[in-house]
Amino acid sequence: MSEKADAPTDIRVTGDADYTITVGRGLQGRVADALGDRVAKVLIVHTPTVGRLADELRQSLQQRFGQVLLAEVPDAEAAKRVEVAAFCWQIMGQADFTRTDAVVGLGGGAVTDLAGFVAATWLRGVRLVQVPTTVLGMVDAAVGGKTGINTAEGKNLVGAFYAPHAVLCDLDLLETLPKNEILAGFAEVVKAGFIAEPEILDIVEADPDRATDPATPEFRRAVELAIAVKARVVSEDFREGGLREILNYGHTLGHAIEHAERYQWRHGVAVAIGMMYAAELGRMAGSLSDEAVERHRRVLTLLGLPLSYPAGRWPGLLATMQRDKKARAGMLRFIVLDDIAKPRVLAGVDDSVLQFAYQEIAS
Ligand SMILES: NC(=O)c1ccc[n+]([C@@H]2O[C@H](COP(=O)([O-])OP(=O)(O)OC[C@H]3O[C@@H](n4cnc5c(N)ncnc54)[C@H](O)[C@@H]3O)[C@@H](O)[C@H]2O)c1
Ligand SMILES: O=C(O)C(=O)C[C@@H](O)[C@H](O)[C@H](O)COP(=O)(O)O
Ligand SMILES: [Zn+2]
Repeated sequence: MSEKADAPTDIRVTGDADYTITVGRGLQGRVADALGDRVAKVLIVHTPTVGRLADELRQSLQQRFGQVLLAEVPDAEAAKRVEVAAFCWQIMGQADFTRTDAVVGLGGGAVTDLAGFVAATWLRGVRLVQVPTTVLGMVDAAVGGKTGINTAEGKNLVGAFYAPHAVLCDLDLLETLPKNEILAGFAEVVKAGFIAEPEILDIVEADPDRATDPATPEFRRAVELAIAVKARVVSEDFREGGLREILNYGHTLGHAIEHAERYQWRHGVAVAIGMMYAAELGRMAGSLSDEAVERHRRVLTLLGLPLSYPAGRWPGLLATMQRDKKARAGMLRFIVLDDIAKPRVLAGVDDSVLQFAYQEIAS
């Protein structure tokens, strides 16, 4: 069998949310079935980068549904703004969208976050099918039911937990994705490796080029393992009462860096630095070994991801981190590791220790 001819894999999310994430190739013909019979109108939310794909999808869905509309939104983080959500709501309002209509999110994580938020809020919730077109969307953003937009004060500050009806991860859609985007997405893939699934780290360490080439079985294995980690966690704790916080590994500092960079950096790139910081913090304030910290450095370096951030930025980052969603009563909480695949919450650390750990990654 050729490397491209594998059958689709279904990964189930259960519990408060109940849906299937399908990973495979040539899945575009499945979007109509994923939407289901009761749907009359469909809004496809997409960016210009996947405009041709959106047109093709519209044409195929038009054979089955009464009306299929496109909402072309700005690229990347510029999509995650309330004005853009309002633009989508306007299209739905003018087309008389009802509760039996549906939204398709077609694009990277920024689009699926926005599309999810629009679906969650329109009439307090209409059906949502996510069709991620980036690695990051496939392994993380589109698959777990966290939706949201940014505000001037910070990342993802407005949003909703809202389960998709289905998620289709069509690996063929990655053919046009630039290598730097694949690598940024791999930050979230290896995050799943660090917090729960060391086999992912083995795959990257064995051959980073094959691991990050969407045509290889190694890539598919790493992606499916990462999705399975997310599905397991989300099945147990959809609304982030506790366990789900582990998916935030590297994000406390990562989100602050994205804010400091005015959302011009890719999420995965910022999270890579955030994970290196979390590893140093785990060593200083917890029990993470030098070897495990070194493994972070090695894996992230193999992926060409950055490990450091300028020394002088610490005061601003610390102020932004106070708005992190994991903070309680003004006290910062981080996800750290006691060992690879042994995550836990670290709370109440002295600012001096936080700063000391930052010095280890400061450039
Ligand atoms: N909801 C969640 O649980 C969750 C999880 C992780 C990340 N996120 C969010 O996801 C976002 C990051 O997602 P991302 O890394 O996919 O970034 P992105 O959505 O900005 O996409 C990255 C770039 O790739 C382009 N692109 C997308 N698909 C393409 C394709 N097939 N071919 C060519 N170009 C393509 C996009 O237009 C964009 O320029 C952030 O906003 C982050 O906060 C959310
Ligand atoms: O699914 C989750 O839960 C995550 O934390 C996954 C993260 O990769 C993702 O970036 C998420 O959007 C961050 O959530 P936030 O609640 O910290 O905004
Ligand atoms: Zn993330």
